[in-house]
Amino acid sequence: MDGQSGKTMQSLPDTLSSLKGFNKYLTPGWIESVSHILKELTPTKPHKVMEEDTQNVFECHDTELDIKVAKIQDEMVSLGAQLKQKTLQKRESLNNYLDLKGSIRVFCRMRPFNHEESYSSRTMFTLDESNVFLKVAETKTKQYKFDKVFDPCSTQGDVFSEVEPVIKSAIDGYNVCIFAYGQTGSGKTFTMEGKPKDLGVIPRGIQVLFDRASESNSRFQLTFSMLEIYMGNLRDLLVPGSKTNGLKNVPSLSIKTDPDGGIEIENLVAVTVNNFQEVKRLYGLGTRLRSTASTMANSTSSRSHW
Ligand SMILES: Nc1ncnc2c1ncn2[C@@H]1O[C@H](COP(=O)(O)OP(=O)(O)OP(=O)(O)O)[C@@H](O)[C@H]1O
Repeated sequence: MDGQSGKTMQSLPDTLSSLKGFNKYLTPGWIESVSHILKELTPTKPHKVMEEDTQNVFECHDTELDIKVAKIQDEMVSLGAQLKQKTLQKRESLNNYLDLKGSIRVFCRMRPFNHEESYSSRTMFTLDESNVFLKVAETKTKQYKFDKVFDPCSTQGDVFSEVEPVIKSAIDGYNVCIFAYGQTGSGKTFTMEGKPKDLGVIPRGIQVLFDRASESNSRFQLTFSMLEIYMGNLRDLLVPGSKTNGLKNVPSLSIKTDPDGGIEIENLVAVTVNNFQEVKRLYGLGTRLRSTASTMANSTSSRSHW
């Protein structure tokens, strides 16, 4: 062991104590790495003198070092147990929260009027966070109730904060489906994809999944698939070579139900992804193959991607 490692070992307890203040370092991966380093550093052969440089020479006796290492190892075990406990508590409260909110929720987001629409009279308005009124005639309005209504001033962050717990629960083993529904130009792409500087549900959700997976005590393998349902057919948007072969040559997929009631899409490509950038690249690839990518049915549709 050289002088530098000797110094590192001596300052390790202080370094670890100061790191405890930064919660983000206390991930299972971090604890595992430090435990591994400690194991490596635990002296198996006696070593007597460690010197940093000619000016600063200090000794570190084996027993002293052993005690320090053992103390840190104990601390790591205790931190690991604390982290496990905290993760379980977090998971439990998230699931209770979702149970209270209900397993199927419908939100309504009203987008701001565009230039043409702003000249027409106001036909739709919100009363509170759950009700939308639609003016169907001069003296008649209809009321629609939702789990949550986002008015035209709502931000991408407002929308995501309602969806985020559901996305997080996927990491706890729940099946989650989030979809946007509405006529052309109503704001589905804006809400789901957003703009590069104003990200929507999909990019924010992907980031949260990776963050949550890295904080978890379990190991995860995340895969990415992308398909479209168009004219009654299911088409894989990640089939290699489908761009050069042309869309017509991409075979239609079939849905199978397994004996447990699970749904499986036969031969759907699933690519293992390790970070946000990898998903972004695949998403861009798949988006270019969407049938709707080439039909600009509505001139106000954004079709832009994060
Ligand atoms: N909440 C919002 N705030 C500001 N602009 C919005 C909002 N929602 C939608 N828009 C704008 O309205 C236009 C139409 O939205 P968008 O393209 O998302 O509709 P869409 O439902 O995805 O349409 P299509 O089904 O044709 O793809 C876009 O220019 C988009 O930027």
